[in-house]
Amino acid sequence: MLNKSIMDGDNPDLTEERMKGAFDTDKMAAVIYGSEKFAIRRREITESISRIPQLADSKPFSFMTREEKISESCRKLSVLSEHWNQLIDTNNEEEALHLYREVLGLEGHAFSLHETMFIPSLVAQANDEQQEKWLGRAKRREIIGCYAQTEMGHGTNLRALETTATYYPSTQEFILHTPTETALKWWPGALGKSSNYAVVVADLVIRDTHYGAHPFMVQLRDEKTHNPLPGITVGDIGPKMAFNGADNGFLGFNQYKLPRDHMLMRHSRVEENGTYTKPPHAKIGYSSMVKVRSRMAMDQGLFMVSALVIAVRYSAVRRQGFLDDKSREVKVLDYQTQQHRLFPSIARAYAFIFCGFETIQLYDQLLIDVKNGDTSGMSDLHALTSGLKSVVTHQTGEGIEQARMACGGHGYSMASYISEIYGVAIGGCTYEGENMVMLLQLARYLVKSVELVKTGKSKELGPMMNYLAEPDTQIDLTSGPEAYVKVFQHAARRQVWKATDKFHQLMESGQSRDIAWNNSAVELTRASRLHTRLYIMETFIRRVSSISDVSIKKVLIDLVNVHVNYEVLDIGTYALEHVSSTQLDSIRSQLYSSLDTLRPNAVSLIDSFQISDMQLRSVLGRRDGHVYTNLFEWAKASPLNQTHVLPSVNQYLKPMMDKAKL
Ligand SMILES: CCCCC/C=C\C/C=C\C/C=C\C/C=C\CCCC(=O)SCCNC(=O)CCNC(=O)[C@H](O)C(C)(C)COP(=O)(O)OP(=O)(O)OC[C@H]1O[C@@H](n2cnc3c(N)ncnc32)[C@H](O)[C@@H]1OP(=O)(O)O
Ligand SMILES: Cc1cc2nc3c(=O)[nH]c(=O)nc-3n(C[C@H](O)[C@H](O)[C@H](O)COP(=O)(O)OP(=O)(O)OC[C@H]3O[C@@H](n4cnc5c(N)ncnc54)[C@H](O)[C@@H]3O)c2cc1C
Repeated sequence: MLNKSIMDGDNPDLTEERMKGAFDTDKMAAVIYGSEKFAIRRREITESISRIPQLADSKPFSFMTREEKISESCRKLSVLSEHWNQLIDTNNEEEALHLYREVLGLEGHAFSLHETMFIPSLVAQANDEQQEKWLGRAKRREIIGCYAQTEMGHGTNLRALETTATYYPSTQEFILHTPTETALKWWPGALGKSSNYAVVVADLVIRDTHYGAHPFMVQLRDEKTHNPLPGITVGDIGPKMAFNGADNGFLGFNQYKLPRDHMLMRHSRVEENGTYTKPPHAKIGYSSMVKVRSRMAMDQGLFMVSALVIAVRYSAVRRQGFLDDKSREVKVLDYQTQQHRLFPSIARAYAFIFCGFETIQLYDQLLIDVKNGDTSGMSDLHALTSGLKSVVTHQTGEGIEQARMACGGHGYSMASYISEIYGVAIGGCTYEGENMVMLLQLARYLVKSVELVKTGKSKELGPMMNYLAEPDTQIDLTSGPEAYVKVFQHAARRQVWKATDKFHQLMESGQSRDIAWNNSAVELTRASRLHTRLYIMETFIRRVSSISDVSIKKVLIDLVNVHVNYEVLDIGTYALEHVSSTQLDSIRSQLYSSLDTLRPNAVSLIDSFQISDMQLRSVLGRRDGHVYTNLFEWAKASPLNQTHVLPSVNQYLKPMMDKAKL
């Protein structure tokens, strides 16, 4: 069987789609997840979880209050703790994240930041002695940690953080203090109620000199009672747009004493006498952010996939209207508009995940290099991940919203669960660096690159930047996807140079650097987006070219064709400088025919992600495709339907109607 999701008793419309798939979904899963070994491990973990009934949701998540969600995820975490070692290799981060996604979903939980930022901060920032002391405890989950950096008044501008950590050589202690209301830590995930420790980022002060943001390991709560320690004010910041299973929190310090060895000292040090040693690279303390940003293409790709699994499956069973055959309504997936709405997002999701694997590996390599004293790769990865997190989160938001609309009315119901996926995913436009701000970080790097070219130093260009020095050439669009890469290179190069020239001209006209930068900022962010989209396209094509399995490669080339045609049309206004409007018309025709070519494989392409029903939490997107029965069952389970007459009817509506009758 090529599509491994086929099961007896499934909706025949979905089974028909799965029979049509021209490739083996297990083999595709191995490509998606980087190796056959990990794809198999994912399935094994999912299977083992399904054999532990206590790990199932005790009732549909959408009917739970916030308090119930938090309690439910804690209950499951305690069950998990009994099974951890038999379910996963605890040293394997990808296995751990898969387990979390399966059992706890995406609404957040007590360990949301423990694995993703707290432990990585200790790994990257704590010295060997400190790791000896805390890392084992954190990994064994004896303690729960989070990453407390953002303050009520400042998130983006880290240099303006107000929380101070002042060192006193006389006592060999730091005093952590929150001088104002705006200095309260605000937003850190799992801080409010769950964590008893935090990596706190504070402005290091020694003898009135401010050394800027540094990480500190801080105990927040008593390990026996879980009560906040004296000098600590901590709590939950309240409900959010989504992600409400997590207790994002606030935190204040009132002259809180911290021993000297609680500053994380792998890179910068404070000696007993107060002598400060600066780190080998000024931004090395930002590594936990780079770590998360390097994961975001993968994680956002998976958010988008979840919405697409729901929308594509639903579109294959939803019948509405007629095409040629007037005796039976068609699957809405047969409409060109529906395909145009969904298939380019499928292509992007594959592309994001392939990029994600690349950036995760780059971060792991950087960690090794930095440990060996080589910080030279930091700027490159910072620039790359800054652009990538911005483009990917924005396009994921767009893709999920299209998936919702593609499900018509039922997409708007929590039964689809798409609104929750959307709400969680778009948090990524803000967290780990607001998107515009991060695009401007990449722009700094692009401007510097142009300056290198202008001054004859092209040899010093970083990876991916050589195209900035190349001349425009004639583009032959019939030469395959590489030609589309050329279109993107031309468009990105032109925009990067244009924005840089504007910036330089404004400075030459007398504007200060900062004002000139601000007056060029929109053009600069456009340059960053084009550059990043070029990287995504190149990575996608490179990955697909490296595949040897013929049937897998064939369908992925179809997907690449959807991608390159769609992307070039999407940047039409920039491409027009290099491609004629007649050529754009022919790209349009190619896009429509590539949608048609992809159509028979659409369901298999999204099934290949092997996202379980448990993880998906969508009534509309379940593997069995029995949408209408499942929907009715779900609605009947609504708490409002547990009684025929609600108390509010007896209390208000009935007396009102009775009164009107008199
Ligand atoms: C991760 C999820 C995995 C789990 C998946 C499963 C399910 C997912 C479900 C839900 C998700 C669950 C959990 C995760 C949820 C949320 C986590 C969110 C956590 C946070 O949300 S946590 C706070 C993040 N908060 C920020 O993100 C603040 C942004 N703000 C900054 O980041 C800085 O403020 C900046 C950079 C804007 C300015 O900083 P600054 O003022 O100090 O910089 P400055 O202007 O002085 O210098 C500039 C020179 O530094 C270089 N430079 C800068 N940064 C560098 C770096 N990192 N490496 C190398 N070079 C760097 C530049 O390239 C330039 O270089 P040059 O000068 O050469 O151009
Ligand atoms: C779901 C979620 C989880 C989070 N988890 C954590 C966590 O675990 N730990 C933690 O420490 N923090 C966390 N945060 C906080 C998050 O990192 C910050 O909110 C984020 O970095 C953005 O900063 P800000 O809120 O200060 O936005 P602001 O910087 O105030 O952004 C407001 C507007 O100002 C613009 N702007 C700001 N500066 C510039 C500039 N220099 N140039 C141009 N425009 C600019 C932005 O583009 C934006 O349009 C979380 C946030 C969310 C939403």
